[in-house]
Amino acid sequence: MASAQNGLTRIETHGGKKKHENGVCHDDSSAPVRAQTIDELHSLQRKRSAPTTPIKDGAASPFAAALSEEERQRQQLQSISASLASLTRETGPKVVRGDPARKGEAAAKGAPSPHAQHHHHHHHLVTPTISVSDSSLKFTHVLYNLSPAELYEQAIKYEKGSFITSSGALATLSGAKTGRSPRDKRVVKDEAAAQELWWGKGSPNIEMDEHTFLTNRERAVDYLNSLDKVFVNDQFLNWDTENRIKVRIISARAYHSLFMHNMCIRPTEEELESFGTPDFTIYNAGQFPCNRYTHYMTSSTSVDINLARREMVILGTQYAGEMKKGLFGVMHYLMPRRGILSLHSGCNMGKQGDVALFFGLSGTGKTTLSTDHNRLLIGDDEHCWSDSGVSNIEGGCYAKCIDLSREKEPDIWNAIKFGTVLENVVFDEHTREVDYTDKSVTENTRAAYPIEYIPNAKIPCVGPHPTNVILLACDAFGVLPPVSKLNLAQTMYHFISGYTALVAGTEDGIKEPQATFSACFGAAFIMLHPTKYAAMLAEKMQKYGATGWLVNTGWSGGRYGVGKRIKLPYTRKIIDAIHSGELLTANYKKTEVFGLEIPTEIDGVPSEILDPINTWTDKGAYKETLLKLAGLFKKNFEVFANYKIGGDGSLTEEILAAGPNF
Ligand SMILES: Nc1ncnc2c1ncn2[C@@H]1O[C@H](COP(=O)(O)OP(=O)(O)OP(=O)(O)O)[C@@H](O)[C@H]1O
Ligand SMILES: O=C([O-])CC(=O)C(=O)O
Ligand SMILES: [Ca+2]
Ligand SMILES: [Mn+2]
Repeated sequence: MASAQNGLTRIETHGGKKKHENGVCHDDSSAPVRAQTIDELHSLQRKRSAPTTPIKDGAASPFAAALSEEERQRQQLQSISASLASLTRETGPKVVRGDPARKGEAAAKGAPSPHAQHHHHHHHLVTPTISVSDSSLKFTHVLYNLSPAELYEQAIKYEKGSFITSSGALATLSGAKTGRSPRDKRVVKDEAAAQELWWGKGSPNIEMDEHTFLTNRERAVDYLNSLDKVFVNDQFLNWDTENRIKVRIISARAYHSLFMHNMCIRPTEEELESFGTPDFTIYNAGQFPCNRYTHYMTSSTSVDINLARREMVILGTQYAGEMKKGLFGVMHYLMPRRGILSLHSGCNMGKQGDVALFFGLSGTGKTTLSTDHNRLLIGDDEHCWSDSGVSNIEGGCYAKCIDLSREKEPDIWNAIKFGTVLENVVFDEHTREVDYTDKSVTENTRAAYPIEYIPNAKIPCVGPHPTNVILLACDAFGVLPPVSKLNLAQTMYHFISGYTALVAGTEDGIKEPQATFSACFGAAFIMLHPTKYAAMLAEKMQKYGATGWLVNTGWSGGRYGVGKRIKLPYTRKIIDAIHSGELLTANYKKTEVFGLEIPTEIDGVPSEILDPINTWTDKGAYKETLLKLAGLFKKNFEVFANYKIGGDGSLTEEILAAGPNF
């Protein structure tokens, strides 16, 4: 290997095969990089994206209506500029595409600069007229439908509290609010809304007038336009393509953009090409508070919906769930007008095509129980039931993460990877391993991931008419049976009641489990009177022969503090028995007070837990607690007693009689 030269030993790195000429030393044997400068090298690294609009055979048919990529981008910017326009000023805003931090970068490549357009715009700055304000001098950069990788970089560079966890998820903080703010959700009460929507006691719709909405809208728009850049997502809701809604989300944080990227349906390039004007627009200025001097504002948070304008404004909360559930509210208005029932439910399908719906309030198990390794996941939280079957409204799932374990919820665990947003979790600062038991930031820690991260997701997320309708209640009193079979009237009674013991955290300000009634298992999201949805559900269940079930995923062996939450594996066995049809043919007995039909045996579940009285050591306390809960049900239902459900007065009577009797 070494040869003697001038008496010194020379080390050769090429095994002596290659001769060095002129004594020049080469660092490497491979071909040199094809760049003269570092900038050029960097410009080589990124290939220009294929245009979002595939150029359709332009040469072959010169008269085709296909737009050039440039023209399409111009129209897109014009549409976004229209979205962001002030309602009081004639000019502005000036929007340009791209990341302000990457100005001029593309020049080295010699390719046509994607910023050419923006240099052109800046040209106007040289000759401003005296009357323009400072705000009309600036440009707002639009980061349009960025990819998860791009959004990661934006979050990590610019948003404090954003980190990559050991599994690749993006951990972030939602700020001071770690749950929704239902007391700050307002809906514009114009003439039509006054007629159509549910107002008054029990309604989630707190009124505001059009003028106040516009004041808040202007505040949000001005805030967004004052920024260097905003994120814009154009996406869809509802996998039923005939009833699909186009939504645009304008936000200030990469966190919000990635969250909605995951939660809404992601358009294909072709679909984006013909996106046009959105059906609904969200202005998320969550970092900026509302003005307490503004009429109706009772805090610095306001989430405002204007159905006529098809707009939502968010001020004073960065909790991303507001966007998800705000749009759900809009669907609860739009869909019933088309005879389609919108549902706060999870949904999955067996290999035989049997569909189950899982209703329940926050934390009762919709996501956990619809994510089932033996079944196809249609969706975890928001669905539509139309004449052609069920469809998921969303393109992603939003799982609670507190105490998440790989063993108990493997599919959710594995979905927490690159692309997933992890809200408000605590992790090791070095290893970046998440500690799912840590509640330091909040109990309502969450993961938002695209539905295809669940291996057995059913894509497209649609299915036939449901066979089983499972009502989940997390009963902190520990007196409801783990499972009961319901007749139609009972199903309606419990659907309208919407009982659970709210699990801490999802709604801002609630710290401990407490009994809650929320009509249709989602009173916070419905827009019409609960009986409207109930009538539709009764009609559909009857028409398609679905069976109702009440499943208690809450306490057994005593109330909260004494007993324990029913073990998840037992609940899964119960759900399996519903899916398989085993429970349809089981032996039943009827409980006192609630009059519920409970099975005496289920494969894999200890029989003694099926009747809760067996699990309580203090039988007197059981009876007392049972009557207490029954009393709460009765009192809650009083407000519904005067309403007729559907066209049939007899169903109303039956439903009233289907409640507790004591
Ligand atoms: N027996 C049980 N059945 C179902 N879930 C259980 C049970 N025991 C504990 N849990 C836990 O309860 C939580 C249920 O939360 P899940 O995310 O499914 O709520 P959700 O109904 O989807 O609510 P949201 O509408 O807020 O998303 C999970 O953290 C799950 O691990
Ligand atoms: O909306 C949220 O924040 C979480 C959720 O799914 C619910 O509360 O039903
Ligand atoms: Ca959920
Ligand atoms: Mn939900």
